[in-house]
Amino acid sequence: MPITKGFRALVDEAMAQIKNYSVQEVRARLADPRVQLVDIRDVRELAAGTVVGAYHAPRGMLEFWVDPASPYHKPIFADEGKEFILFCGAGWRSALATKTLQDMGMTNVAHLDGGYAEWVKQGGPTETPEEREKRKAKQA
Ligand SMILES: O=S(=O)([O-])[S-]
Repeated sequence: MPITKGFRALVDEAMAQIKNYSVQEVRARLADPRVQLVDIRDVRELAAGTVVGAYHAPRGMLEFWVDPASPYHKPIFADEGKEFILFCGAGWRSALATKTLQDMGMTNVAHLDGGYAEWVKQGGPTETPEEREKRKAKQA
């Protein structure tokens, strides 16, 4: 059975309908408490690091964590005062995920163009899971 609409078309369509931020734009707002970076990659992809302060919400659970009607709802997503900026490895999954959350009614959601790869390439601050634990322990 041929694929009649490929991933590239899906990603391009999503990108045309969502808010896309460059690494530079996100870095400029990283310390803003109204901004929440959301890493939607699989847990095994986090071992090499993530954006400092990012919340991990695997793409497979995203719709269920966002919807207050879901038994898996995570209250962090109910904060309408925050803008949630999703990212993945290179920006494809997060484009699709951002479009899905937008379709669910979220207006405070956007995506990081180029994903974690572009973030690292441009020298954005990162932390490993171990560094994250140490940082959180210091803050507690
Ligand atoms: O979805 S991806 O851009 O990380 S390959």
